[in-house]
Amino acid sequence: MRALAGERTERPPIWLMRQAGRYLPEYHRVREAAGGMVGLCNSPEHAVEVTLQPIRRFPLDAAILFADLPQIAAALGQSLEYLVGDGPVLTPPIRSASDITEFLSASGLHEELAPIYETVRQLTRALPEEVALIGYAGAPWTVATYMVEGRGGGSSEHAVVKQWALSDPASFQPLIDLLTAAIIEFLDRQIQAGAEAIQLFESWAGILPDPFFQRWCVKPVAAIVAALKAKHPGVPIIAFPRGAGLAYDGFVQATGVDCVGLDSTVPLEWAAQKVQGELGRCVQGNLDPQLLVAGGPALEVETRRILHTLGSGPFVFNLGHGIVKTTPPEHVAALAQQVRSWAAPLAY
Ligand SMILES: Cc1c2[nH]c(c1CCC(=O)O)Cc1[nH]c(c(CCC(=O)O)c1C)Cc1[nH]c(c(CCC(=O)O)c1C)Cc1[nH]c(c(C)c1CCC(=O)O)C2
Repeated sequence: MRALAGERTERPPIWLMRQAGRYLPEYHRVREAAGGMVGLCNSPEHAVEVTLQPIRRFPLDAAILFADLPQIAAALGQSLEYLVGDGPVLTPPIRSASDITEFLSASGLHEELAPIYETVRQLTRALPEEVALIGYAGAPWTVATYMVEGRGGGSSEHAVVKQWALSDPASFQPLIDLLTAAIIEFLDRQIQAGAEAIQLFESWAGILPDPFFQRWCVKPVAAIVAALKAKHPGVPIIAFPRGAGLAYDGFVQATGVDCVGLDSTVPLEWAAQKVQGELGRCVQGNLDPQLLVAGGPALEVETRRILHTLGSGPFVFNLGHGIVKTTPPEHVAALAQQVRSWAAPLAY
């Protein structure tokens, strides 16, 4: 929490995107008991349990609410299921202005999302005091990609959503507006339930031409940040515009986020000089998840480079994208240990 507030901490805190999940054998057991992914996300008792699993195993400084990004689309009216090897599938896909009015409505939003708020409430009681609780949502553009394509896990080029968003922006705008309003309410409720910090996942930031990146990513995220800051000025917001490349710079400045998540391709020197130095803001990232699979010297050397460049802060150690399911848990333990035992040089 101090790092997110812009403080340089004696060592950087660490958590990992997708730290709960399939690389842990105990996760599979709970998912089965819950009757699959949808059941798991909608059962506070089971969702709390899998949120806590990585906290029990590793010395991590934060827990992230266990829920899934497309749940808000289900709460707006689509039906959500998970196909083996294909990730979340949303039906019917939203493909036109009339689909928006016919199939989507925010009237039952909070009723549908109530299990998630309950999970947050239970987590505030279950987590050790020194572990921060991060609530989250997908950013509007990223959620929209799943809603329009219908299926997200496959090797989509996002042709359908891009055709709509790029060639007929006027009819696409209401979908982004609906999502922006719903996400503000969703996150407001998570904060009321006890989330101490928020992360916005803009996982598909990297597929839009710049003017459309400004319109579909920067503007809605800025609106969400402004609305949440007006209500909860003390709750820090992290945003993760994966793949934004050179547009990272403008994104950080225009959205007013407290902390920016770096994907693994972002040069650390830029983050140190510009974001930590000039803007005095926190950065989070950006170890490549495949190095966590590799382990050994490759993992250790790259972790040291990240700590050396960003570790004086304000900094939160994380991956450049989510943990992959082939990750050996003992590599996560080694990483957490290395970050924990690192001490920032006294020179600053
Ligand atoms: C795009 C996105 C999704 N979900 C999420 C994102 C944003 C981050 C990113 O870009 O990876 C975010 C997410 N998904 C999940 C969490 C839980 C908390 C945590 O990080 O530990 C979080 C924060 C659980 C999950 N979400 C999903 C699983 C696997 C479900 C299973 O057990 O089969 C988990 C644990 C499924 C999911 N959910 C999603 C996809 C594309 C998939 C399929 C791909 C995959 O399986 O990794 C949508």
